[in-house]
Amino acid sequence: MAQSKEERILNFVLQNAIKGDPQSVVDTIDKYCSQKEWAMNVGDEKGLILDKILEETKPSALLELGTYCGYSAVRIARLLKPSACLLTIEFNPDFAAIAKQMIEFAGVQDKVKILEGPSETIIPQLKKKHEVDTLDFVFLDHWKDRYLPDTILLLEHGLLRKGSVILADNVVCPGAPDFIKYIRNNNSFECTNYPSHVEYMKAKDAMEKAVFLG
Ligand SMILES: O=C(NC/C=C/[C@H]1OC[C@H](O)[C@@H]1O)c1cc([N+](=O)[O-])cc(O)c1O
Ligand SMILES: [Mg+2]
Repeated sequence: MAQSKEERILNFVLQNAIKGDPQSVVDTIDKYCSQKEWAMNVGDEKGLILDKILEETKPSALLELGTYCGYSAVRIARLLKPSACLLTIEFNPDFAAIAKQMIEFAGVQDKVKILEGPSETIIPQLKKKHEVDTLDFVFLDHWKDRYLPDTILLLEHGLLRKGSVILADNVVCPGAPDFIKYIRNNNSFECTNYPSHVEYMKAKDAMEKAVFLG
């Protein structure tokens, strides 16, 4: 069977990055995807915005929607305190298998748990099945038409508390217009836009931070 692009990315990391060094895994994926094959990782430019917001928020309970190859899971986990935990939801079993190996190679498996399946099924199970109380930080990077329905699910299931931070990738390209319209017009959220570029490209993109006010 021919290798998938995601398998090629993982193999490049296994052969070129330093095992147990999450920064080298992040840098190696960025190198491959900027020089060899584009892939939809949040990337180095938007990654620095993600890093800064994480360092300001210092979250303990985190949720990521859209694991893909595990780039942002490794990037996030490398900054977390030992007791912190990132739950990351991935719908595609092939991507989840790649991400699991990526996370283990980086040595951050003790801080990251991959939940395989559709976000609309898993989010309602987070409290009872995955021992979540409320989430300090949510990173939205999955299908763009799921940002709004999944944000509403998080609210409906009492998973956000005063001060919870939602950070959404790609609010310009590919865009998530219904999510942006909703969140910017909802007085329970304080929104900030972070202009940037599509990963590894010159095209414009942005991230949106929405702090829940309770
Ligand atoms: O569609 C995008 N993301 C969809 C992600 C989907 C992931 O979540 C579920 C699916 O199995 C995949 O792992 C996307 C697209 C571009 N793009 O420039 O086209 C740039 C990005 O950063 C993106 O996240
Ligand atoms: Mg993205």
